[in-house]
Amino acid sequence: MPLLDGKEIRRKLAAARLYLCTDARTERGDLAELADAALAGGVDVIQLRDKNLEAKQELAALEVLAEACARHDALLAVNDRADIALAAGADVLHLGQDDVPVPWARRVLGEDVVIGRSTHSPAQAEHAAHEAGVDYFCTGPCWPTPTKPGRPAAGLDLVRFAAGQNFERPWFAIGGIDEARLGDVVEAGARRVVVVRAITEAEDPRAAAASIAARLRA
Ligand SMILES: Cc1ncc(COP(=O)(O)OP(=O)(O)O)c(N)n1
Ligand SMILES: Cc1nc(C(=O)O)sc1CCOP(=O)(O)O
Ligand SMILES: [Mg+2]
Repeated sequence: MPLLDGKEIRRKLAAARLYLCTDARTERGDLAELADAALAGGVDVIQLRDKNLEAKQELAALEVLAEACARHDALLAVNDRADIALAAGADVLHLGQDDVPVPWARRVLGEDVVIGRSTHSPAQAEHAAHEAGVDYFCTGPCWPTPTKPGRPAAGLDLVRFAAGQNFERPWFAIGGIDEARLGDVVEAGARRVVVVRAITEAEDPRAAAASIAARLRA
């Protein structure tokens, strides 16, 4: 069970502007430092996205992130696996189009944990905006990205589509977004973004997060 109740998690999600996905930084051994820097800079949600971990390693990395989120009053997200989200006491589970169906994840998690969906076309975005059990969705990739090889870019047209629909559910643009491209994403209508490399590969992750967060909140 997450520490917060579902109402509070959803309130924080609605206010969120900047969402970070990071791997466990196993080789660098600096996950806690990265998380503290990113969260101090203004990241609102942090997701562990690391496809190379066994469940035990994933839970250990999530413990590190959970402590950082508690220090900074931020939301903790798990990728793909409802069982891991439950065991970690995460606030958020993120599911892609090929992951377990939302009703299955809800059976494991109950109602408090927020569930997000990836979308790559207007039809998927429209569906995720109304699908039962879904709380937010992402549109992307805005640009081709080495972080998600083989996923063709949906481009900014998908951001423009989502922005034009006035969906009630929060949604985030994702994929290839960095400080240089942020203006284009915002101009296309996004108010929330997800990034990976723009923070994880930044020389100064706190400054990178602070700059992106300030522009999204302006
Ligand atoms: C916040 C957020 N948005 C999108 C994704 C991508 O999910 P998915 O399409 O399932 O791809 P993987 O990340 O699982 O490779 C995400 N993880 N988080
Ligand atoms: C994990 C992921 N999902 C995407 C989607 O479109 O659903 S794009 C993406 C990778 C984003 O990484 P970066 O910020 O380094 O480009
Ligand atoms: Mg997935």
